[in-house]
Amino acid sequence: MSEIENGQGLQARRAAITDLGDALRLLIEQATATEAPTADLLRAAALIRQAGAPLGERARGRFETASADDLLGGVRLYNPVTGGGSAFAPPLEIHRDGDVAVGSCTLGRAFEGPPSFAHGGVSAMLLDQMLGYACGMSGHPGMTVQLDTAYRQPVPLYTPLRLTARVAAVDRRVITATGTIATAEDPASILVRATGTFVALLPEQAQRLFGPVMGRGR
Ligand SMILES: CCCCCCCCCCCC(=O)SCCNC(=O)CCNC(=O)[C@H](O)C(C)(C)COP(=O)(O)OP(=O)(O)OC[C@H]1O[C@@H](n2cnc3c(N)ncnc32)[C@H](O)[C@@H]1OP(=O)(O)O
Repeated sequence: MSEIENGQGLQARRAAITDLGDALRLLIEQATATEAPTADLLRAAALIRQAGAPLGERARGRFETASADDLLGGVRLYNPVTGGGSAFAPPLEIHRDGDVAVGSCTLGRAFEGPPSFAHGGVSAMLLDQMLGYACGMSGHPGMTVQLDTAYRQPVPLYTPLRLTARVAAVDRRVITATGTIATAEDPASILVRATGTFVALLPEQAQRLFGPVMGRGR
């Protein structure tokens, strides 16, 4: 895309994508928590459809990566867990602390399962990302083949969370990683624990799964 041929254009586009993501996340929170009059809901729906229409005019296909992404460099702006451009992502922020991946996020109303607490699938999603990150960080990237989650206490909404993940074992192509979710305020009280098994892809597996994307990616 000519618009982002220079680095300045790329940075501006990434900032705009994150700005749009912020707006969408706010919209989702407002739309999920609202008790506004019914007429306001209908008015908002019409306005939102109108606002979104230009975005749909130039959309990428399934095997096309986003022009602002850098797949091999790990920039995935629309990742549904960490992506600043994803309306769906909390987003979860992850950084490295020695051998441990440490994540933080706060879940809003859209992630609700039991009233006032997070949906169990959301906790599993966050932990899958955390464990996958820990695998990549340790030099053993792989795809999840199994994820076991133990829900010890419910995960509260609107509460800063602290997540951790680390690689526990590497056996040839099979990597085992473990992770936790706690509140930032009480990190010692583990709410959810997970153990994941990841498999490093063989070249032919990578080609079969991602060949169409890598062939067209930037
Ligand atoms: C900083 C960076 C940030 C990077 C941040 C990135 C974060 C990403 C986090 C998200 C990760 C995801 O969600 S990934 C998306 C969800 N996962 C998927 O869609 C994967 C679907 N599964 C598959 O496509 C397939 O299973 C493959 C290609 C992964 C593997 O093929 P396969 O035929 O099943 O396995 P195969 O190669 O024969 O076997 C490999 C080895 O794995 C073992 N194995 C296979 N399944 C299991 C299992 N459930 N539990 C134990 N072990 C297993 C086999 O015994 C074998 O061991 P041995 O005989 O070799 O000892």
